[in-house]
Amino acid sequence: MEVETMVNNVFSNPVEMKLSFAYLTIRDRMPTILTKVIDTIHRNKNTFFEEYGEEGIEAEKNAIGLLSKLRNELQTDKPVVELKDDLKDSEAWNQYLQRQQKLQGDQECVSWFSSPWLYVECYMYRRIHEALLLNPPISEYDVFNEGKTQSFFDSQQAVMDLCTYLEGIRKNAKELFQNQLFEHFSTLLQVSLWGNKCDLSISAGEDNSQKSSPIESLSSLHPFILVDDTNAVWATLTSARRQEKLGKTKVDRVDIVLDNAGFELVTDLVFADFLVSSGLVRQIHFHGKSLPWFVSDVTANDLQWIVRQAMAANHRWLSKCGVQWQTYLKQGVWRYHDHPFWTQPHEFCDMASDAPDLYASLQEADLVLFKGDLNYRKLTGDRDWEHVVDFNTALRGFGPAPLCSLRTLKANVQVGLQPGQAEKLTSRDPSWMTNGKYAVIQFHNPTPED
Ligand SMILES: O=P(O)(O)OC[C@H]1O[C@](O)(CO)[C@@H](O)[C@@H]1O
Repeated sequence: MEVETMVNNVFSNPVEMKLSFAYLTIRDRMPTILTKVIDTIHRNKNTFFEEYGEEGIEAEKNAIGLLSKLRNELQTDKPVVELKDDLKDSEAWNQYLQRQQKLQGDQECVSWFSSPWLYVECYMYRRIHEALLLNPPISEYDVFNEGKTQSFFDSQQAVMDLCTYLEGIRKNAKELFQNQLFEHFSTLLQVSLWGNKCDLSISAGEDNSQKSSPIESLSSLHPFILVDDTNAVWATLTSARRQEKLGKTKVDRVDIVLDNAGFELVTDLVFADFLVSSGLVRQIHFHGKSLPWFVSDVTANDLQWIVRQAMAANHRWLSKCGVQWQTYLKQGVWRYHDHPFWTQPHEFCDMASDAPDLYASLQEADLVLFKGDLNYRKLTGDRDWEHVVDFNTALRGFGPAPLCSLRTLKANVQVGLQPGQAEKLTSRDPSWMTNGKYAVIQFHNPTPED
């Protein structure tokens, strides 16, 4: 199947389009998210007054004005407009808009319901940020902060269970036999995978915290993993060949492209802690977002906040984990980056040309883990691929290092399935691609021929 024949996630057939998840997201969920953002800013009016006086009130009013205008543009399918703030990535965004207009031709303007869902959804979050940036002194206010912190508090029992499990491994991690190490690796990889269910974009901001035990629920969730490349990921970390060839006793660096704050971030930190404390990996590089994104995506503040919360917890093992995580960050065993590329609409096959510095950095990793659904949509270009197309084809040349997507399905794109697998899923559960119940652990090891 030619890539050119792949349409983005906006269907040419208006009837088909009106049934698509993309259409319903733009029509219903995105305006709901925008309305909640406006309510959040309005509810904090007094806080802004206390902190900034009349200037805070003026900023609150103007930001709400800009966001209400944005919501109207979205709901009435107005043309997408250029960004006006002076953030350093504005030019990249405005160039992208010009590229999209060229793609769509002069007959049709770039608008909310006529352009690719991936683009307009990312654009909405960047416009929310613009509305704050244009209104100092509330420019740095994170409109999604309340939801992200609440998600952590609402998942407390699951967080404590997980840290207790980690502490149980840590004390004799280096004495574990290879098979025991693999069992713990597989368990924590799956916990990180299912942590991705806890995303506030799919729930439009409603509570989506982890209520059940993350370890005990794994066996009941396992049948819902549609692609399971755990063994390939394990081999990348432990293959004797690579160690002999490189004369190394452990992998130097694993990069984790983060997704949601709250419980999902804890699952990622616990997994990263296991990789380092077990001696499998020397260094972890985390990649987060440089601005509030898709309601619950991780920013630097979210990472620092969770580490501080863990350190201060009155739960012995959670507090011990928090201290250990702070130490890893201070020592540089864990590093955090937030390149602007992650909060732009680009597909990842464009990274080498659009963000060569980021691509070069990922090339230094021995493995890159991509968390979540939005990253999967960018890995595959959010195209309407046949489900049996292999993952490498959908990546279209993106391959800085061996990579693995850990994703629960929340959008109608999925590749790398077996013949007949999608048809069986559709007959059993018609909304399997978008209800968040299914997941993939999907690995690709790039070769020079890719
Ligand atoms: O947090 P995740 O797993 O990237 O999911 C974000 C997802 O939210 C949605 O936008 C739903 O609105 C998905 O389509 C999108 O990919």
